[in-house]
Amino acid sequence: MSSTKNPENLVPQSAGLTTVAAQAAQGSALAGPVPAEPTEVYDVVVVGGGPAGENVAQYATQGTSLTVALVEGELLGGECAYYACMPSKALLRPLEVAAASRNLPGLTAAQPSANGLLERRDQWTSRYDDAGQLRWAQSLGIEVLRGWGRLVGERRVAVSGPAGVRLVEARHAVVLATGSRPVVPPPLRDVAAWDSRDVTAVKDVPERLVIVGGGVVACEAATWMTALGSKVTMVVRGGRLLATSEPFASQLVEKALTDLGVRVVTGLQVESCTRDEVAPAPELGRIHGGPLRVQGGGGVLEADEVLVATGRRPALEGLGLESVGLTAQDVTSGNLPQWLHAVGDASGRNPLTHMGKYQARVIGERIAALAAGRTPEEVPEIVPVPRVVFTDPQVAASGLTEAQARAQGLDVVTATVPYTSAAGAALLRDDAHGQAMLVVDRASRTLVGATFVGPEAGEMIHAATIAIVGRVPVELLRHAVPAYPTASEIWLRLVESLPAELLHPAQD
Ligand SMILES: Cc1cc2nc3c(=O)[nH]c(=O)nc-3n(C[C@H](O)[C@H](O)[C@H](O)COP(=O)(O)OP(=O)(O)OC[C@H]3O[C@@H](n4cnc5c(N)ncnc54)[C@H](O)[C@@H]3O)c2cc1C
Ligand SMILES: NC(=O)c1ccc[n+]([C@@H]2O[C@H](COP(=O)([O-])OP(=O)(O)OC[C@H]3O[C@@H](n4cnc5c(N)ncnc54)[C@H](O)[C@@H]3O)[C@@H](O)[C@H]2O)c1
Repeated sequence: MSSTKNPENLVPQSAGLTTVAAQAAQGSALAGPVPAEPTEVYDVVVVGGGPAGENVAQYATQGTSLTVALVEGELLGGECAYYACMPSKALLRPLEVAAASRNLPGLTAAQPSANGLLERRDQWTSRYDDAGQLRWAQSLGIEVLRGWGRLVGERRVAVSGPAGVRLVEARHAVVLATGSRPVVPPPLRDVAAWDSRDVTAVKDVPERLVIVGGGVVACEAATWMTALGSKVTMVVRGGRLLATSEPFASQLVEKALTDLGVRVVTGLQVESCTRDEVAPAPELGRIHGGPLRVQGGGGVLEADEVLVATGRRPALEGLGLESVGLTAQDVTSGNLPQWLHAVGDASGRNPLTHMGKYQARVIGERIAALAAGRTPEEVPEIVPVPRVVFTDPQVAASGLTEAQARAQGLDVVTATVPYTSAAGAALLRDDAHGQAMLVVDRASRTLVGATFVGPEAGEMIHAATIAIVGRVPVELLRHAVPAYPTASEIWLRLVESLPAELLHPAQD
């Protein structure tokens, strides 16, 4: 039996729900006795309606007669749409355009306004209303169940909502797409520090903001919080920002942030943090109490708010894994029974929206194929991970860094050129600068990684991803002619900088 449209399903249960802590608390508070027998049966049940959950629901059922339930405890669209990618990029893009306008003679320089930026953020997060996502799901025949899901047995999911607990059964597959939650190091746990939700939903702009962490969230947030008026200090425990990027990318981003007025302190581990008054606000983006003192390395930093940006971990707590004899480790290592899958951040792999959506497409199509008795399609052995840090300059990379390639035992050669080595890149803005690098495997003469740092670098990286997936030999890349005068001519400069024996193997 498949469920009919239930009006209760259509009511968002998350109105007013804000923080990650509140999210977890709501999930457990709604737990209650589980019915003995399923009240609804679907072919596929997806727990978590972020981008990965939405995509797996779509791809498992489109073009089939399979039914799917998408269980969401908060807002359909997930972290990405309301608290992560969308608000952060809505804030960052005008800043990049304004900076470009200051460096394009002939234009009157654009001046960002704090209110205008926050209004744009609110528009791009649909003012935290998921009605549009719900319409999308309904248009595809996806049944949205509002509530918190947890496994209670093989192919069985209990969904806890205000009206009680329903037991839903999946004929073919259950997919965990519950996303991830921020990790808060012990010294910062008792001060109601901001996390990425607060900083993307910022309403109160703290005069002095300390950001702990030197990764992607930290670098992007430092950019928009400085523009909004905060005096930002970044506390980075390692030796450089964006530690998993090519070292030149770290240097260029540190210089850019410093030029904006951000203080970047590297090699400093936070040892303790105290706050005069801890007063978590009822809504996101408000300052959570009195001034703070962040201590470490014998020094003290005073702040009006502290943002913890020290990574995320898969949201697998309270999901009832033990009811089917599994642990979180089984999920992240892919050690799952055939009826159970994990996609997106919950899987513990590549916590990026586009990679979660890719995984969801692959697993969704696999579920549909198996349900129809077909053999699922093969996926390529090498699928590089593209990633873009939306600082100014942007950092865009795909595949392996040089260090990662060498650590895998590859004999690689690199080509590096200035970003402005192509007229089209230099034309983008008069302060254009940066660097581009290819990492090429000598044995196969194919690209294994690329990094571009410069204006609009994010638009340059897909060519690298295609070359890596397609295993295009570099001698063939010479014949991929970029248009003049576009920034893509950097590709020409890079390929020409490779050793002659790679470009002309026939002459060896
Ligand atoms: C500040 C910030 C900026 C980012 N910017 C980018 C970017 O520019 N580009 C990019 O590619 N990535 C970005 N990311 C990463 C991106 O947000 C995640 O990779 C992406 O959201 C993961 O999608 P997901 O569907 O796996 O999980 P999520 O988007 O986290 O969605 C999971 C959903 O599951 C729901 N849920 C959880 N548990 C349950 C349960 N038990 N029952 C029912 N529902 C449940 C949650 O309420 C949530 O809606 C950013 C992250 C942050 C923090
Ligand atoms: N533009 C984008 O695509 C984008 C933007 C933001 C976030 N994201 C995704 O979100 C994920 C989470 O971002 P993030 O910046 O929180 O994580 P991250 O892994 O990028 O960076 C974490 C930082 O915190 C530091 N750190 C970790 N533990 C610490 C501790 N105990 N004390 C002090 N410092 C500590 C690390 O050294 C690192 O500098 C990223 O992996 C990324 O995939 C992507």
